[in-house]
Amino acid sequence: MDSETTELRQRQANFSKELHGDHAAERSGMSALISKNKSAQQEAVKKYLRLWDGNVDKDAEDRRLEDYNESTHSYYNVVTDFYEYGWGSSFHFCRFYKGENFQAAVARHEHYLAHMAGIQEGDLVLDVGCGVGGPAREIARFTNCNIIGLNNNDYQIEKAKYQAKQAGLQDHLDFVKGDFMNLEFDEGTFDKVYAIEATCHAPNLAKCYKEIYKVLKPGGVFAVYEWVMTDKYDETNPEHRQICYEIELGDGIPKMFSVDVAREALANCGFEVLVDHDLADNNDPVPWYYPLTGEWQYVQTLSDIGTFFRTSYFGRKFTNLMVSAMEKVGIAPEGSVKVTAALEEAAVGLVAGGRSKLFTPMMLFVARKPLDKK
Ligand SMILES: CC(C)=CCC[C@@H](C)[C@H]1CC[C@H]2C3=C(CC[C@]12C)[C@@]1(C)CC[C@H](O)C[C@@H]1CC3
Ligand SMILES: C[S@@+](CC[C@H](N)C(=O)[O-])C[C@H]1O[C@@H](n2cnc3c(N)ncnc32)[C@H](O)[C@@H]1O
Repeated sequence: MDSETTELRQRQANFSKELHGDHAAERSGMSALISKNKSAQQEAVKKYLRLWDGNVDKDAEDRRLEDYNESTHSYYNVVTDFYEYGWGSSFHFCRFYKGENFQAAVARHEHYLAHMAGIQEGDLVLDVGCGVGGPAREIARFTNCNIIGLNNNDYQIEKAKYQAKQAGLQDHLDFVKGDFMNLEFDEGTFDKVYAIEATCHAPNLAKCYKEIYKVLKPGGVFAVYEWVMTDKYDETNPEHRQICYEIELGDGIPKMFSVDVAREALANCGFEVLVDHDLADNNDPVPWYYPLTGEWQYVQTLSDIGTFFRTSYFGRKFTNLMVSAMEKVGIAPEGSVKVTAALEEAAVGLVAGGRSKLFTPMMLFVARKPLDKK
C-alpha cells in the first residue's frame, strides 16, 4: 500500500471514530443518529455534498469522479443510519412476487445471485461493497460458503463484524477495509466474486471489473447486480439528465454509466459473459421501486406496513419533519436535514427512473474468467 493510501485510511478511520463514537456498531437508526458527534457530522455532510452544486458539465463530473473515494465514504457515513431505519440491513432493491413479504423478497434476490454465481459450500467468495453485511450473512447461511466483505466505509465494517458475531457467523465471514478500484488480495484468490448495487460508485467500471478479474481464480465467476442507465436513456434530453442527476446526487454516485459501458467493460477485461439480463425489464405486477412510491395497493403482507410507511412519500415527510425538529432543538446533529433532503431526491429520481425504465438497479451480469487465463 502506498503512503498516500495509508494516510487516507488512517484519516478515515480516525474520523469515523470521532463521528460515530465507541460502540457505534451496537446502535442503529435514529438512536445512532442522535449519538453522533455534532461537529463531525457537519463536516461529513459537507464532504459528501460539496461537489453537488447542480452542475452536470464535464468539469463538474470530473471533479466528482476524482473525489469518488472521499465523497462515497462521507455519503455512507451520513446515510447508513437512515438506510437501516427505513430499509433494513441489505442495502439493495429486489423484485417482488405477489403475496411475498419485503424481507423474503430481499433474501430471494440475494439467493438468486448466489445461485447464478454457482456459489458452493466451502467456496471462498468476495462481496464487493458489502454494506453492513446483510447479503453476506444471508448468502453464507444459504450456501455454507466463506465470504470476505470488502468495504470502503469504516462504520459499516464495524457494524458488519458486530452483526456477523451476533448471528454466530463469525467463522464464515470477515469484513475488511479496501477500495474496489485497487484490490489488495493476491491474484487468483477467490472462487466467486459478487457485487450488489455497489460498483456503480466506481469512477471507472472497466478498472473496477479488471481488479475483480485479477483476484478471481481461473474459471471463477463474477455475478453483479449493476446500477445502469438503460438503452432508453438519452443524455442530451434535459428531463432524462435531471432524473439521472437526482439518482447521482441522492445516492452518492459520481457518474451513472450506461448499460453499454458496463457490457464493454466486462468484455474488455477478458471475461466470458454468461448472463446479460435486466431483471427490471418485465411486467412484474409489483414494481421493484414500489416502496418509494407510497402506493398502498402494492403492499403484500401486514408485516410490511412499517417498512412501507417509512419508505413511502408520507412516511418520508414524517421522518423529515421529525429530524428537522430534532435538529432544531439540538438532539440530532446539524446537517441531518440536508441528508434527508438528498435522500428525498434519491427517492424521486429512482421512482421516475424506474417508471420510465430509463434506469435499472438490477442489471444482472454473470461472467467467467476463462480457465486458461492467469
Ligand atoms: C445507493 C445504492 C447504490 C443503493 C441503495 C439502494 C437502496 C437501498 C436505497 C436507495 C435510496 C434509499 C432511501 C431510503 C432507504 C434506502 C434506499 C431505498 C430511505 C427510504 C430511508 C429512510 C429515509 O427517511 C428516506 C430514504 C429515501 C431513500
Ligand atoms: C448501496 S451499498 C450496497 C451494500 C451491499 N452490497 C448490500 O446490498 O447491502 C454500496 C456499498 O458499496 C460500498 N463502496 C462504495 N464505494 C466503494 C469502494 N470504492 N470500495 C469499496 N466499497 C465501496 C459502500 O461503502 C457500500 O457499502
